[in-house]
Amino acid sequence: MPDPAPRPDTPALEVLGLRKVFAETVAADDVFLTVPSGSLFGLVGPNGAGKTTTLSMAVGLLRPDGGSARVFGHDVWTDPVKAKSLLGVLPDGLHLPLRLSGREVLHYLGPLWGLDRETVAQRTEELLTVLELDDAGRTLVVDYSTGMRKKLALATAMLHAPKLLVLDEPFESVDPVAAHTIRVILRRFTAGGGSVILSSHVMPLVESMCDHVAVIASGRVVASGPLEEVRGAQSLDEAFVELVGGRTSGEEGLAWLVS
Ligand SMILES: Nc1ncnc2c1ncn2[C@@H]1O[C@H](COP(=O)(O)OP(=O)(O)OP(=O)(O)O)[C@@H](O)[C@H]1O
Repeated sequence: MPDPAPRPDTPALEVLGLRKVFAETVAADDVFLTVPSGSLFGLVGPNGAGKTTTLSMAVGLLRPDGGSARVFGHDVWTDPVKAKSLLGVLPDGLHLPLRLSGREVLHYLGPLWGLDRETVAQRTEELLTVLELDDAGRTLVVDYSTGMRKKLALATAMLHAPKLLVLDEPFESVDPVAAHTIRVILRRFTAGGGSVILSSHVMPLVESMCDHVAVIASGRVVASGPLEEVRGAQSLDEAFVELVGGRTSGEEGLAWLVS
């Protein structure tokens, strides 16, 4: 019998006390996050805060030391087939087959998602066109720029029409036109009922497109909720600096550089 559709109030993603320790480093320290269904959720934090570690555990790419994650109520570790069928992932560090062309990558992955040939062909052409990779469809991935690889990886994440996109720094290395295209695609995706969680360092971008945001620092969530609640009366940038702070202002030291 097919699974019943998730209740509308079931969160797209629940991160329940995820924890990961690498040697001496606590990369994720009891992280809780709730991504409401239909939301565009931004995950921000300084370098090394634990964003990639948390997202990797949340999608079943990295085994946690503790805690769990559910995609529309399905545990990614005990019910991986169902959870992953609902998920599209843009991971950190792209692992694309370098000796295939962009088009071949999508044609190769489609059947692995159980898609028929016709559907794969049609979606491939649409994705390559929308992401302005159609001219590069025949170019081998090894000859792609970093931004082109990012766009192709995004296409692979969307090919099977997932309900939740988990995107680790989707705007890193992409040009402003491509960034605009990606923003439009993600807005259309959520307007159509999809849900997104993305990590980014670009505060104005997160502020302009996300309705929910979480700030993570040293492996801990220091603020999470609707954007307006997290930033209060200030900009997200100001709220971020206040929440996370910094060890230096950048004004001290380096006298040799400015003399
Ligand atoms: N495989 C690993 N082995 C050892 N330490 C790791 C590993 N992966 C991450 N770490 C450490 O865990 C901490 C969190 O790293 P993570 O990549 O999750 O941060 P991040 O918030 O994604 O950073 P950035 O914004 O710089 O990409 C860092 O201190 C990092 O050095």
